[in-house]
Amino acid sequence: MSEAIPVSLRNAQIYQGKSLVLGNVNLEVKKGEFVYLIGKTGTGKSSLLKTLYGDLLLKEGEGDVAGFDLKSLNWKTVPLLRRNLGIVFQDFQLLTDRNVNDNLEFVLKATGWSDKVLIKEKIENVLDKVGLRAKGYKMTYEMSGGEQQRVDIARALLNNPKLILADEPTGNLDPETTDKIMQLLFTICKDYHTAVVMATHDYGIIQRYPARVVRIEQGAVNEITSEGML
Ligand SMILES: Nc1ncnc2c1ncn2[C@@H]1O[C@H](COP(=O)(O)OP(=O)(O)OP(=O)(O)O)[C@@H](O)[C@H]1O
Repeated sequence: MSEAIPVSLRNAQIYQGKSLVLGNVNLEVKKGEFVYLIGKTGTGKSSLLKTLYGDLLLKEGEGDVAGFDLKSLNWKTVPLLRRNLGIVFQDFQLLTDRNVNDNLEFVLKATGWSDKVLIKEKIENVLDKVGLRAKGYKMTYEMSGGEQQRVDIARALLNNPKLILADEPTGNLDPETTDKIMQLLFTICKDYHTAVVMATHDYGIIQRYPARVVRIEQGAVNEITSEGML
């Protein structure tokens, strides 16, 4: 499988425990593509994203993500897969007892970085990309929701991912901050050819920032146009 294709699912069956959540998922996401994942609550958007980052293991069907075969993932290879992805959550999931630099350093060290100079350079580089260069010494709890989401995105960029998976990344943000985060995600997608798969309930976002839309309904994944959303 070519690493040029960040996501390829073929007849994938996605289970939560013993319950089949999605049957026969076929989905391909190309390099630098932005894809929205929509669907009513409980239809399986998060389950699909969890499958892509190895939190739910794929038992039936075939799948490749960032060059990793989902069928053969195990506890040893899941961390390797995650090093090739950026994952962004609604609730940021930052460490609140340390500042921004330390949050980012923690991830770099956990993913094998040891050279202090390179670590410092990398942190400056990702903070620059998200417009937070001067905020490295702030404690994360002192930051606004929008700033915390930028730190979350900076963290997702640390290992130069070819794919960002974002689960409701603007779910906790006001409309103005939401727009800034969307502009940032689209800039990253365009400038670094990073594919983005983003689950959202917010159709207004899709209208303001049009891209490919995939809808989950009745246990299946369907390609639709943004006009067919409502
Ligand atoms: N940890 C779990 N154990 C068992 N079932 C689960 C678990 N997480 C989710 N489910 C079930 O899987 C189905 C899909 O849930 P999922 O969270 O993927 O949907 P979603 O579309 O992301 O929902 P939402 O939009 O509310 O976040 C639901 O029926 C849910 O109850």
